[in-house]
Amino acid sequence: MDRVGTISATYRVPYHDKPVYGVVSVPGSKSITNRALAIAALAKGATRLNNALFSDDSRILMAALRTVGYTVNADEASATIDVFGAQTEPLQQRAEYDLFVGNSGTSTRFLTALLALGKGVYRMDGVARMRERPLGDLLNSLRAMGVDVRDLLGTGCPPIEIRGAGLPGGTVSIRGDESSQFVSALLMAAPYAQSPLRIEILGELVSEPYVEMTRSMMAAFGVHTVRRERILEIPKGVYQANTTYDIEPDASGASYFMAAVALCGGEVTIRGLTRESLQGDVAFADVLEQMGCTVTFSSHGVTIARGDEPLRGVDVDLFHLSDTVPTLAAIAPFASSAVTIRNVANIRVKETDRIAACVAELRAFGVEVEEFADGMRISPCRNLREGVSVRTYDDHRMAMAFSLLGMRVHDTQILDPMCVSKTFPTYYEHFEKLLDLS
Ligand SMILES: O=C(O)C1=C[C@@H](OP(=O)(O)O)[C@@H](O)[C@H](O)C1
Ligand SMILES: C=C(OP(=O)(O)O)C(=O)O
Repeated sequence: MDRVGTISATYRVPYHDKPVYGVVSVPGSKSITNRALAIAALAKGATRLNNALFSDDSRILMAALRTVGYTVNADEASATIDVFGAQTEPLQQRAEYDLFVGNSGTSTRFLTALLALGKGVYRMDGVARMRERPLGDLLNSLRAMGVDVRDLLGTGCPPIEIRGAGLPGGTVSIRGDESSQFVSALLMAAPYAQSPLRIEILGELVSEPYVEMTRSMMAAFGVHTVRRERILEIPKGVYQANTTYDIEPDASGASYFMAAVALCGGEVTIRGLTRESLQGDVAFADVLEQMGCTVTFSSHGVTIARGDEPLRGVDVDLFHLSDTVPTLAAIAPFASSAVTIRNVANIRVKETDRIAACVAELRAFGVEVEEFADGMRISPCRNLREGVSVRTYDDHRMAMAFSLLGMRVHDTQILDPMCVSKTFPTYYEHFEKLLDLS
């Protein structure tokens, strides 16, 4: 078996048909770490982030904040980051900056609004896939306010250039169905606008719990927003730095270990992930409960268990927790009836087209899958093809999700396995530790 550290081109998934048992501590949430970095930089005073995530996505945001003049000291060994909040002061430099955002949606969207607060010229570009991921609605809202921001290829995607002159504020409208990150980005920058900002969300708001996460975190730093359905009002204000801010374990990362129990049986506790979590993806536990698992939340974490009872199929709308789609898709063939995943059209513009990718890789195992514009229906399959090399499309969630399926199908290999470094560089260590303990 290829071990972590030696894996490069492929990862041979250990075959495992016994129940899994253990307590898993997953790293800090990507979404909370990146919000905390942005808000703490704009705050007055220093903040220590505890249990911060160290991965490509958080490193990209840290590097960008440093480039524009913020002091961010990170210590990976203790999972802490010290952010010296300087409000918008570093952004008042009239210099030019080139920023690289990789394929980090949160970094790209959050920085776009944050840098509009400055006085510099900021150019931002990412990898080829980031040049296909939408940003146009956010750019349009900023332009409507009077911000000089250009999509340099005219595609509504990076690369972009912001000629900063401050954020005017006022009323803006923005589509809610493409990415909630646009709304979160405007929210976090808004207290420093010249006039109070009022955001009107047009259409349905996808991934809504992430917007509530943003509002809760802003409130933790002293800025209280008002929401009336589709209207958000943000007063002018200054974030007050906390001395420390504790980051929750990553619920999307935890979904793989929860799903391992659904697949194999056994009992696994995810330490520190409670019902009160800021992360909507904690509701993935409820999906597994519908499929026949037992779910118990306590103040210590969430425990997922499954005994002899069969894993049932399910018909679910994952509009608000769509990062868990690959996780569910990968265990779906083992359910006793079909699994239908609905209302997730926006996952076609994530790290890859996740609907097409899940459908293609499940079919490579011989699974019958019906593809919809906004989801898929996966039939049970008792004879999955062995020896499959799973393509991961430079998408961390494809690699992590299909490692689950590989536990139950001999000789499964994951191609380009280290794409997990986007959000979970130590994934295979955690995965193998769970299997070793079981
Ligand atoms: O705000 C956030 O932290 C996120 C919002 C979601 O994106 P969309 O709002 O684009 O669905 C999610 O998929 C992403 O991983 C993180
Ligand atoms: C979609 C994701 O990330 P982002 O949009 O932040 O790149 C993800 O982590 O699954």
